[in-house]
Amino acid sequence: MNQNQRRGRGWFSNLQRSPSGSNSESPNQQNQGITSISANSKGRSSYIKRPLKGWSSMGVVEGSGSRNSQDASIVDTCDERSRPSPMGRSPGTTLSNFAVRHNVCAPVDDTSSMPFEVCSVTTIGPFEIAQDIVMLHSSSDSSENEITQPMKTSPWKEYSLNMRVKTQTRILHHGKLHHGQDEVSLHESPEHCTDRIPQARKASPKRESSCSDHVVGKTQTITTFDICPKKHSTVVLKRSLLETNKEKRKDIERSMQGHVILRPGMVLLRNFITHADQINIVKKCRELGVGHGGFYQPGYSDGAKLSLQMMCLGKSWDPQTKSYEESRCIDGAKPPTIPDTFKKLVGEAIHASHAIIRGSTFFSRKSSIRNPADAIPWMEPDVCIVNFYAQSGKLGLHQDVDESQESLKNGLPVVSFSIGDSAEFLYGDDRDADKAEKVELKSGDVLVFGGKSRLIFHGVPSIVKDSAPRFLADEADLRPGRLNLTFRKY
Ligand SMILES: O=C(O)CCC(=O)C(=O)O
Ligand SMILES: [Fe+2]
Repeated sequence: MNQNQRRGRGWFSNLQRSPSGSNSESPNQQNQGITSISANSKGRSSYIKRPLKGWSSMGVVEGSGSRNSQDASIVDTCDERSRPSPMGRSPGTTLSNFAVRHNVCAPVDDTSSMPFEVCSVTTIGPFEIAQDIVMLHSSSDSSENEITQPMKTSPWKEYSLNMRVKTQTRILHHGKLHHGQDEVSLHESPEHCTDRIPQARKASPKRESSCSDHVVGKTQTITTFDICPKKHSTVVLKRSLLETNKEKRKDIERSMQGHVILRPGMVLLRNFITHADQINIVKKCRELGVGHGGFYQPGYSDGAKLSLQMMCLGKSWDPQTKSYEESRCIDGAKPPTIPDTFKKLVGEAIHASHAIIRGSTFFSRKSSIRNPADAIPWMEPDVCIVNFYAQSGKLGLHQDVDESQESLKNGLPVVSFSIGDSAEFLYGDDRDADKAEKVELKSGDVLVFGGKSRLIFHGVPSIVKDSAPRFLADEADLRPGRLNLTFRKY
């Protein structure tokens, strides 16, 4: 895996939804010369074959990372934090015309001076997005591989729009669409595009290398997010004994389901965190979360936001720079330290995962693993990223690769606590939601992934609404949603 492929948790952001939910297309955007989109034999990528007549590539590459390899376009999408393009924030736009805008909407006199040789649209997973583009650009020059029908009906669509500049592929945009509900709207008319030409022709911005470059002396005032807002009503309805017992029974059943080795180096400890500890964690996160360096909605310098609230403990991780810093880029706040009680639980979880491995078939005489710590090395965290997902929150498939080379090389595990509503959790070797395994992470579960699984792709496509155990709302005021803490060693 090269350096470029190893950078950063890639996140999906919410894309703007069109108010009408329709793909509006202005007449002069139809049939403008993108002739076909085809899939390669693996069905993973599709290409826009020629630029539009009279219009040339604009090369709007804001927020994209340049790549050294032409092949990088598919694989590397994973380590770009996906973000809506600046286009995504223009009202009344459609996805299809996003492609138009990026690839073909700037008028030029001399097409031979076009800086871009090829444009591609990479779809990861289902092809509906490519089909959308085909539909909207009404292909005339169809190839046999042309995508005319959605191949899958999976609810998720992921895509990247890439532009190849000489030998480099730039990712213009990466995103994820929710089929049926979220109509993405990224259309912008060519007239608008021309306004952007001078800016678009500037050299592509370099990724900021450090927080100080990124902030350039400016700080923002951050409004912290309260994960446990006080209830409006002072009347607290007591739960019936029946309901309480039902929850306890469910809890016992769950703990009896036991712990699972999901794959070598990856252990799920079901219901590992006691109710009392869950409540303490929520309360502590709430206390830290409303203070300096507390929860905020992270994002990028272009204004795009992640679909969650985040607080860092120990060191501050920044989505824009994809690096850990001693203080937070946006406001200079020093992250709170990781409470000792949290660290103790992390240690217990790693011990428990060793016990599971020791007793498992993975750890047999035939196995090359002689010591469970070879499968999941010991780790004392100095960083914790605390995420709070509202019920609509999500996080795209990504790898956690911003920790030190030492930490990654040794496969020091990520230890992840889940509290509150359950999450659908995807994991696998590729950044491909269709190929990924799925497991539901419930309140109290701890997931440990290290060793051979340290660099798995993982993500949270959705939160299971109203699945949190009642005691969290009753006794800790946790709002609907999911609290997740991932501990790492930088
Ligand atoms: O919420 C989760 O379970 C995963 C969080 C995660 O992958 C991350 O914060 O890097
Ligand atoms: Fe992660």
